[in-house]
Amino acid sequence: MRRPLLLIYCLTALAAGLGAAAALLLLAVVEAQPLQLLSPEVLVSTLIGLLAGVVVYRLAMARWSLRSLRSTHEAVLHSMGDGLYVLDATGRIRYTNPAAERILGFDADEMIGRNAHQLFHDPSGQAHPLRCPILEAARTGEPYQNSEEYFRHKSGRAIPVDVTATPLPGRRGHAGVVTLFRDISERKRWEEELRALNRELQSQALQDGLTGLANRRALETGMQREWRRAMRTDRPLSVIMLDVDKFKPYNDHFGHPQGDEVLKTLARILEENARRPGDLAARYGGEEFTLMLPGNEEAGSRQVAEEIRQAMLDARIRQAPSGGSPYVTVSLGVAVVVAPRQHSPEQALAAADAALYEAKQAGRNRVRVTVME
Ligand SMILES: Nc1nc2c(ncn2[C@@H]2O[C@H](COP(=O)(O)OP(=O)(O)OP(=O)(O)O)[C@@H](O)[C@H]2O)c(=O)[nH]1
Repeated sequence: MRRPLLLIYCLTALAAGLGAAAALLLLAVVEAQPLQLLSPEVLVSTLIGLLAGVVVYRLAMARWSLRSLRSTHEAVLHSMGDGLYVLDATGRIRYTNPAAERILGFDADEMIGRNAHQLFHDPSGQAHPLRCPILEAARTGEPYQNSEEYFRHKSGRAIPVDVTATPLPGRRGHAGVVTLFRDISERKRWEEELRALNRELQSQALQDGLTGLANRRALETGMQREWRRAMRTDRPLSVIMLDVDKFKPYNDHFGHPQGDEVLKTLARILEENARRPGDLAARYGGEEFTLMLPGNEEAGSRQVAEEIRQAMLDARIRQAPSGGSPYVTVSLGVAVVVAPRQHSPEQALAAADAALYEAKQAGRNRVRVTVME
């Protein structure tokens, strides 16, 4: 106890004791009876007065401490950014702080006495107080924590919250539960934005921006994967490499944006021809594309390459006057890897590129196939 309080404490007790003695003396005077100052009656009554003073003082102090403790608690609860509510053992709300009102959209009056689970904590929409994990905490005495749960705002909107429920000890078992919750909408929004950004970055890292096909990096990763599978299963694998014929004259004549449209058309044709799971169409770079066909042997690969060549011709994209043909065409080189164990993906790409060069040399708009035993 601090010094001034000790002084007040002593003075009050002394005053009460002296008061009691004075009262006794006064009584003696009024009744005209002889009374000695140090008689046992005066001493006993002074002592009783002193004790009474001590009791009264201590009660007053306890009351004062209680009141100041309560106002401190109130100030803390009111200044909290997190929502807080107290449930009794039946799940009825006994107290809510202002943050709980703000987050949930209900006034305290609308919440006090109501069943919290039915009012705002029932994400399934099927009120069932027994299933409420928060109320379970009151029943079992085990604290409950969930970093992502949903409460319902008065308007019906779901609010993601981080919840902690702490059981309140009672005389018999648990008297209820104190629930602290934080609105994590902002965090969720931020997480979602981050996920979208990651998806975007991932697709940018593996996708060609112009055509939407896999880019060279994705092709290399895909080839490594399919190569391992082909070796495991001892199955063939083909790589087609293709290139737009006389694309420079086309660009020069019609302009680069129009040239981009040609590349997009070719990309769609390749996608249409990547029919089986594992087939992978990619833009290798510039006006060069690849199509990987796991499991394909020579006849099948040649047929796919021919279909692509024909589809490009059928698109009937007018070529530039100096392009040497009425419509835009493509040349294709095919490498059929019969024994993937004997070769690497890089060797297959180089062989397909060499076959493409041959197709160009032979007059363009044609397919050349090389088989890697
Ligand atoms: N529009 C457009 N053109 C591109 C793109 N990437 C590469 N090119 C063009 O493709 C042309 C390729 O020209 P060359 O390598 O000389 O080949 P080519 O004229 O097609 O002749 P051959 O391949 O021998 O038939 C160049 O003019 C490049 O500018 C692109 O993304 N968009």
